[in-house]
Amino acid sequence: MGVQEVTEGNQPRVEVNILLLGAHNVGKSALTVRFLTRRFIGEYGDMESVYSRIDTIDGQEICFNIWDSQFTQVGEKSCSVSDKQLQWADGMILVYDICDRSSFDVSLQQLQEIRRRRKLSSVPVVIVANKRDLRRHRSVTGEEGRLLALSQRCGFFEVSAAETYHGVLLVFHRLVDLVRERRALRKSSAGVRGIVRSVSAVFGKKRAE
Ligand SMILES: Nc1nc2c(ncn2[C@@H]2O[C@H](COP(=O)(O)OP(=O)(O)OP(=O)(O)O)[C@@H](O)[C@H]2O)c(=O)[nH]1
Repeated sequence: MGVQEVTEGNQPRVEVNILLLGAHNVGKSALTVRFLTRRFIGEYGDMESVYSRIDTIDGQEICFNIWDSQFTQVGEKSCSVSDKQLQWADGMILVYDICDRSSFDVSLQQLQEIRRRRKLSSVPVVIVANKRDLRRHRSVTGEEGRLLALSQRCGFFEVSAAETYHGVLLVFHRLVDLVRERRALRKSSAGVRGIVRSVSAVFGKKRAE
């Protein structure tokens, strides 16, 4: 599913579907709730849901649809991301906990799985290293996170859902920027393909005459 434009009056609104992935307990719900309500409430239960929030960025209305997923491990290595989730998402936020090395390993596995099943280049991903406030217990360095993001062509942020709203806001806004860039690129390459088709239709005909 691509980014959709909804027109209300004269104002086109862009809809962006964002999927949050990552191991158990890394703070997917905490980041979602922080973004939606500006609050950190501490306990989040384990309900999987899709939430919406409308924001204006650079004069354009953006409707964020956010799917806070539940992590389920299938087998030893593979981390399940459903077909429905893969098709639904315009962009993904992949979260790990800087104090939990196994959650970092899970993010790498999930990235590989996404790349295998849906070309990574076609879906923007932002990696989020969460729980920065607990950095004295850190088991994953910032450098490791940055390198992973660089090698997989993803955005990267280290944040604390517990401490700040602003860092979390930047994550969601950056992902929307990436989704919009991708969309513009697709449009322009579709335009070029159209021109190439028209030109070859004209010249193809001439040659046939
Ligand atoms: N100190 C600290 N704790 C956090 C932070 N973010 C989340 N937590 C805590 O980590 C625990 C798990 O947070 P959740 O948001 O439920 O994690 P989740 O990834 O949604 O977990 P699942 O739904 O089980 O997959 C909760 O006790 C949160 O309060 C953070 O930035 N700092």
